[in-house]
Amino acid sequence: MENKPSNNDEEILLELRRIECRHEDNAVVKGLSFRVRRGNLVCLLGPSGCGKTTVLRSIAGFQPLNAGEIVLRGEVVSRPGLTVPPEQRGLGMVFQDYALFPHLTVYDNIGFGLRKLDKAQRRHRADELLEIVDLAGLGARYPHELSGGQQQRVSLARAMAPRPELILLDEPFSSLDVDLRERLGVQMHDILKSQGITAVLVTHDQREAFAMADQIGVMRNGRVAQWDTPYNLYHEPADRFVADFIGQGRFISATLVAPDTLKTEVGLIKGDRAYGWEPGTEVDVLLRPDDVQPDPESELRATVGKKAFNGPQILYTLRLANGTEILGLFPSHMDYPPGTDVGLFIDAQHLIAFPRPDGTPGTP
Ligand SMILES: Nc1ncnc2c1ncn2[C@@H]1O[C@H](COP(=O)(O)OP(=O)(O)OP(=O)(O)O)[C@@H](O)[C@H]1O
Repeated sequence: MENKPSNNDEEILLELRRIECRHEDNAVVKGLSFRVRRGNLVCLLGPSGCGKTTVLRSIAGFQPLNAGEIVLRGEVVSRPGLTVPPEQRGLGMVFQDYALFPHLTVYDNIGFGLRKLDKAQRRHRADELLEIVDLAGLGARYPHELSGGQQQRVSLARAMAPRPELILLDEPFSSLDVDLRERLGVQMHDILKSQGITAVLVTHDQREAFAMADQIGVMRNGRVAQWDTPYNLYHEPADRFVADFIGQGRFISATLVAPDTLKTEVGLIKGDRAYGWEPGTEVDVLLRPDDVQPDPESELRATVGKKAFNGPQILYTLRLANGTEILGLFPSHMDYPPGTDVGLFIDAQHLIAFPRPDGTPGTP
């Protein structure tokens, strides 16, 4: 039967098959598909309004489908005309605003979904979870007596309490400051992995996504633009949108002079792969900040524009002689004021290039 998993698919816990969601007449999720293996942490990442939350709500059972289906543990839980209610899906959820009950202690917040257990069992499970999320001893506190990061770990403990196989996280760290976000992302990743829990995370923050996810679906306008590992999204973006959205960098113009060599505004660059375009094809090449290294002796010169200090490194905006701006990541002892003339060495092997829309047409 179509909806039953084949033997090969037993590892698939969740599958979205060409789902479509509308808000009034507006299709905000359009033919979106992906599969999540048991134990994997996946993330939907994309700019505000691209439909991430709508997808998560459809998995949770809060958002009906206009087309397609959602299969959970081999059973169809959503299709047009059928939406199995959230409480029957056996999922845990963690939201952006913690959503802890302010008038309940940490113990009672965690125990909230464990009403089938008696008081002693609830306390035992809550202690176990507080240990896992590294908050042992704080069970008697109220949410306002905890930091934001601690509250979010209580939310995770509460979501994990009934032992769900799948946890959904909606922008779980967005109200925390940037450093804490990344740290908590790594902690949550480790906790979920150690417990063998599968999770779907939604965020617009790529650092959060990179810290937590095994696979990331980059969303644009209700569709997945690329579904891949964080490494591949960064190094092998499928299109210009993904290349722009993931990581930092600037496009510079270039001409393909050999299958693996580009003549660029910063000299000849030889990459580690061959392109299938015709020689002479005009392309745009993405230069990441770590491709641009300082070299005082170099003939390639630039003028320091803006700078952003981030501890061990400084991110410089560098203006080339022809006015093109690129980014360079220098060790932080190379501290130059704006206006300084610096020499550059381009150390790029992974060349990400896209034919220029108005350039010679080519087939990648
Ligand atoms: N209840 C609703 N009624 C009408 N339109 C809605 C509703 N909820 C969301 N939308 C619209 O659907 C689109 C997708 O919204 P969604 O919340 O899924 O995006 P998102 O990617 O999660 O954005 P954000 O990162 O800002 O939360 C947006 O254009 C939004 O305005």
